[in-house]
Amino acid sequence: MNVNLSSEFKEKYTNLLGDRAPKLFSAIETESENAFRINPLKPGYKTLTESLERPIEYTDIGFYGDIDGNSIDHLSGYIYSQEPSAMYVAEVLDAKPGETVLDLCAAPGSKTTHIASKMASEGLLVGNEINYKRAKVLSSNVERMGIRNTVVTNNSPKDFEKGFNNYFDKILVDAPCSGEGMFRKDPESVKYWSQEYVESCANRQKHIMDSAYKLLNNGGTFVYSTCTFSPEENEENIDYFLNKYPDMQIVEIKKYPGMEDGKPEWGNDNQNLTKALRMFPDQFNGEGHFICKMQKVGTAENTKSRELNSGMKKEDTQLFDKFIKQNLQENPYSNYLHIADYLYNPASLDSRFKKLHVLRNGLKLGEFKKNRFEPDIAMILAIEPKELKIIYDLSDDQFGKYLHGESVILEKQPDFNNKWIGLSYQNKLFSWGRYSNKEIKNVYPKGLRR
Ligand SMILES: C[S@@+](CC[C@H](N)C(=O)[O-])C[C@H]1O[C@@H](n2cnc3c(N)ncnc32)[C@H](O)[C@@H]1O
Repeated sequence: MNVNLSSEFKEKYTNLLGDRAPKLFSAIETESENAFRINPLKPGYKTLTESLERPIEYTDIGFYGDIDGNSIDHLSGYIYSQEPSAMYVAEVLDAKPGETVLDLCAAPGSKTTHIASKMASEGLLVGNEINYKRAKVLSSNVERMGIRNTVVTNNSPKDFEKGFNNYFDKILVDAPCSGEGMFRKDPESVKYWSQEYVESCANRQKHIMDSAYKLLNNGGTFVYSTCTFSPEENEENIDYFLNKYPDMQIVEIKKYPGMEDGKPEWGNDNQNLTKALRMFPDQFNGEGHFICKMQKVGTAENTKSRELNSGMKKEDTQLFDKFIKQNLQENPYSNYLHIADYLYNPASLDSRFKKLHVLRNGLKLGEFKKNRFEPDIAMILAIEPKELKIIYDLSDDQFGKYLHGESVILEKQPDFNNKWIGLSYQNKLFSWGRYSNKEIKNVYPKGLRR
């Protein structure tokens, strides 16, 4: 592999690492190892085509190996591609079912989807991304993985300060950074590197951390991570933060073989930094990462409130009830949120979200059209097969054609009274199909077709 590290970069890390620096530079030149996570939110989640023979030691749901982005396992949200080091971040945050969690810099959603799989659809997870295009990718990954308890927002961290102070039990800031730890995965990014860029990233990170501090409840946990080596964006920033907020304390992170302590000598000699964690690719089978876990002292304040007005009109309730009666065994949803023509099973009914730019609040159930309700793909990706009245499992040929956008012609007239049927391939639900007159009409979203 050819990663053109600049002489300025090499000089900086030779000064910082001494004899070790050449080992780091040659590790950056080697191929990185791919990995993926499996998704416990899906039924039968370990029944996969991918081999689970090489588990990653520090997570129950991570495995080394390659995946195919066009496979049913990927399209139906059973797997998520993620490099191994990054998988430790959500494990360190350790979100639990029922907690209120914020992932402040969340796109494309590797950590959000990992956190959600630890919360088992209970509690509230807010995945926020400042960049609109990236927030849409985050939202589609949340959808693909069948996550129900997540609000996806597209805001700056500061926007949350108008209403969400002391709101969250756990916050992750997986900060925008100079990306030095990803050079071998993305050799193009080397071109943007300069010491000025590192310093501008460090400055931006301080602002994001200031917001995170305000949003964190007393007693809450804050995890800060980057995929860069630079002291400025890691130990120095943590030292700055701990000095500014004396009620924040570093918590020791368990280290597995190849993981190293944070470096006090890179952070104004603050000895607590040994409790933080570093992963360097010359020692660890993954990309370069830094993780620090902190806790705010004090007793949690109750800052939650609810507004239970779903906004559903009587006619729409009737249309939705009709859809449920025809197509589902029973109604699994108890809360609703009606926005424009769309119906959601919301992750939160807290009115404070009205002040934010919300892309998705919980599970998008579908859309009201003239005299009918049309279910959304998000609903099928989050449903259990036993909840549906009819499922049709496609053959290899039918699956290929359906992904292309073609309808499925059935040989015999099946006994389907239902218009909407769950479509699966290899027994994994991945889309709705609309049945009419011996044909399953293609309703696979255009943006997902291949
Ligand atoms: C390292 S990436 C996050 C990766 C993500 N956590 C994941 O695991 O998929 C950092 C994100 O921060 C966003 N970002 C950039 N500037 C920001 C700012 N000023 N405040 C908050 N987020 C910002 C970037 O758009 C980017 O998506």
